[in-house]
Amino acid sequence: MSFSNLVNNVSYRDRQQNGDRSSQFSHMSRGVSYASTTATSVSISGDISSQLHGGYHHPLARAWQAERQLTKSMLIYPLFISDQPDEETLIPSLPNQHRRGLNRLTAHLDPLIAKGLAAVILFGVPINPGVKDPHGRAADDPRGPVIQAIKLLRRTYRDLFIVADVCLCEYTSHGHCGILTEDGTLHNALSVERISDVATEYALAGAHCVAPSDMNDGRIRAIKLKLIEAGIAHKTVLMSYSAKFSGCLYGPFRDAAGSVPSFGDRKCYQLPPGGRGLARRAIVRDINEGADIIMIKPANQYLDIISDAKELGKDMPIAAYQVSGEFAMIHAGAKAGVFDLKTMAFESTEGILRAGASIVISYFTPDFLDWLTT
Ligand SMILES: NCc1[nH]cc(CCC(=O)O)c1CC(=O)O
Ligand SMILES: [Zn+2]
Ligand SMILES: [Zn+2]
Repeated sequence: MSFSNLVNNVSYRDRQQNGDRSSQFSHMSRGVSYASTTATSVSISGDISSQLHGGYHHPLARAWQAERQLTKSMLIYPLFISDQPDEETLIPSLPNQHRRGLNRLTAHLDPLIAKGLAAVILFGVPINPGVKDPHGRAADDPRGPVIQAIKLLRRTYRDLFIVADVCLCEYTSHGHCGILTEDGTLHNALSVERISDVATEYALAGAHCVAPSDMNDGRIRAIKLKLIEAGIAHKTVLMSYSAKFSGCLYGPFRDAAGSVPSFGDRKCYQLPPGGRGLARRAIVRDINEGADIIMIKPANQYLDIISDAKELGKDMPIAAYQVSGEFAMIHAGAKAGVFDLKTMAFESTEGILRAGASIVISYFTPDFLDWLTT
């Protein structure tokens, strides 16, 4: 450590302890006089505030600069559950991710649980022809993939936290996230009624958390009321996809889940990418309707919204979903030699934590379980 750094460290510590600007100047002059009594040629300009390097030259000191460090307990791993019990299909656009049937789940999860996997989020993927209808009736079929997977995971893994994504788009014949009116727009009241029924069935089946991703207005309140009515509100976390932006980052997911809309797009019920004010209103609305966790999605393109969520919901856990397109993009960049995969996986996640999230839904979860020690 150089002499000038030493002087600066002393002053910086004193400054922090005294905590006010006026004392900064007296310490500065003390630093200068200390330097002048020693026989070195170091010259001190007098502006100690320009010196930052001394605080982060060691890896531990670097780590201390972050408000929060990524740990295994912050990660939620997305799983695509097929209704074909023996299926195990690699999803071409989503590197290393599979669609799996019930009979393939525990063989995949056992080693991850052993490495510290703490939480999963389930997406049902009906493959059977004829399962989809305009109302998404299969979403809460008691023999369907999600309810069966919830029960299997609850009885197999005592400590695993199970989140059920709640939406209709995987189950509707038209591929939209609700029930439609004749003109092809979402029927809000019918959609909310159906979504809140599905959420309650998932919670009754044993999901620790239900996470509606449909974006219909008023669904958080409706789900909360039904959970209360069903007597399970005290043991069900309600995580709202509050600010879900319509963009081009969900493509690989729609491949995986078979949920590409058969006509139109989701622009009427997902936020416009520039809509920061709308996102803030949605976050406040969902907090007031009874959400327990606020989620932002996608993550890296919307760090300002994550930080807004942390400000607006300062007493709530904030989650961010690093979505399929972000994950695929990082893989593509690494493959093209633009950066190292692991370094970017960490850097992108650190950005999400820095913005204010303390929960990250990530397809990198199995990798992080290898890379992290805690
Ligand atoms: N309601 C569907 C849903 N739930 C989660 C995602 C995206 C997740 C991802 O891209 O990884 C989507 C896709 C969409 O809105 O089309
Ligand atoms: Zn949907
Ligand atoms: Zn619409």
